[in-house]
Amino acid sequence: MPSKQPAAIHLEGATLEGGGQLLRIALGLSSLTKKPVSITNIRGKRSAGGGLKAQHLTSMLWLGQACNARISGAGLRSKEITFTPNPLPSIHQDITVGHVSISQSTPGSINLVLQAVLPYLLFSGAQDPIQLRITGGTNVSNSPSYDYVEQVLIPMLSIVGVPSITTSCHSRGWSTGSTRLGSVTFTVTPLTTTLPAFQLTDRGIVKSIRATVVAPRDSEQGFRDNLDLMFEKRLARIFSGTENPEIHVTFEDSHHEKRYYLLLVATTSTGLKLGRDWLYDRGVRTGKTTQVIPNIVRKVSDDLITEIEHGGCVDEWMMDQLVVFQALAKGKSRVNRGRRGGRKVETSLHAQTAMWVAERIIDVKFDGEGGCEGMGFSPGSEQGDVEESALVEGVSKLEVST
Ligand SMILES: Nc1ncnc2c1ncn2[C@@H]1O[C@H](COP(=O)(O)OP(=O)(O)OP(=O)(O)O)[C@@H](O)[C@H]1O
Repeated sequence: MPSKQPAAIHLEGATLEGGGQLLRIALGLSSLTKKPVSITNIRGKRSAGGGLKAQHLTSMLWLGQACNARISGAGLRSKEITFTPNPLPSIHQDITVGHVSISQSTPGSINLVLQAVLPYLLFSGAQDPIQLRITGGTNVSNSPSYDYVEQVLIPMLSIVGVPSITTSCHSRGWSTGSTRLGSVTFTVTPLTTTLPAFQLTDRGIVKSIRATVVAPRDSEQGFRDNLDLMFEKRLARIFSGTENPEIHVTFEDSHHEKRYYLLLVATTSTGLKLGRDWLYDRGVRTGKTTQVIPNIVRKVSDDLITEIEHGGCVDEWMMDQLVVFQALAKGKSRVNRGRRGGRKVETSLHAQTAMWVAERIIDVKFDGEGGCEGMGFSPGSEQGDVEESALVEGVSKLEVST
C-alpha cells in the first residue's frame, strides 16, 4: 500500500550563518534523499531583507527539475519555500545525455551554483561524464572564485575520493561594473559506488606556493615586485622546514581598472591545498593603485600564513565545503582542522551551518572534532522514506508557484 508522503523537514533559515549556503545544502540533500524540506525566513541573517537571490533561485529551479520536485514559494526575494522531490526513480534527461546548462542573466556566482548542484550530479547514478556549463560570475565577493575552485576545491575533492572534475573557463564575469557574464564548463565524472570515508589528518609541510593575479595590465610589475618582497620577508614562516621551496606567479589582464584579484595557494608535501584570496573590484581610483597592491598582497599573505600556521588540513572555506561529502560518504571521515593558540581551530559558522543542515536531513552526527560517520549514500539510490506515493502522482515536470 502506498505510504503517506513524509512531512517536510523544517529549517529555520536564520539559523547560525543564516545565508544562502543553508538553502543550497538543504536542497542538494533533499534532491538526493527525496526528503521534502521547507525553509522559512530564508537568508534571515542577511541585510536587505534576505530572501532568494537569483543565484539561489536558479540553483533551486535546476535541482527541482532534476529530481522532479514540486516547489512552492519559488520567486525572487521569496523568504519561504517548500521543496518536495518526486520519490519515484528518475534521472533527468540532461544528465543522461551528459549536457547540463544553467544560465544566469546576472553575475551571480557560478561557483555557488556549482556548490548547490555538484552533490546531486556526483551521486545521480549517471554512468558517463556530465558537461555542466554555468554562466554568471567567476569572481564574485564572498564566494569561491573560479581560480579557488580550480586550484583548491577540485584537487581537495580528488584527494577525498571524488572522481575527476575538470574545468574550462570560457570568460570571466565580475560582480560589479560589467554586463558581461562569465562562463565555465565543468566536466564531472559521477560516482559509481559509495564515496569511501576519507581521512584528512596529515598536513605535511608547505612545498610550494602559487600566486594567481588577475588585475589591470599596468599593475603587473607592481604585483610581481610586492610578491617578491613578501616572499623574501616571509619565506621562513611560509616554508618552515622545506629545503627547496617553489614559488610560481601567474598574471592575467583583468581588462578593467577596478578589477583586482589575488589568490595564494599552498601545496603541502601530502598534496593538500590551502588557499586565501582577495577580490578588490570597487573603490580603486586612478592614483591610489600604489596602495592597493601592497595592501592586497599583505592581506592575502597574512591570511594564508594564518592557515599554514594552524597546521590543519583545510582552510576556512574548505572546512564547510567538505561537510556534505563527509555526510554522504560511507564510514567515519575525519578532517584535522589544526590548532591555534594551543586550542583546536573552531568550526567556522559556515561549517557549523552545513553540519546542522546535514544532521537534520540525513541520519548523521558530527562530533565537533572534525569527525563524522557518514550515511554511505549509494549513487542513484532511492533513499527517501516514501515507498510509492499516490500523492505525487501527476508531478512529471517542474511545478513552480510563487
Ligand atoms: N573567498 C572565498 N573563497 C572560497 N570560498 C568562499 C570564499 N568566501 C566564501 N566562500 C564560500 O562561499 C559560501 C558562501 O555561503 P553564503 O551562505 O555566505 O553565501 P550566499 O549564498 O552568497 O549567501 P548570502 O548572499 O546569503 O551570503 C561558503 O561555502 C563559503 O565557504
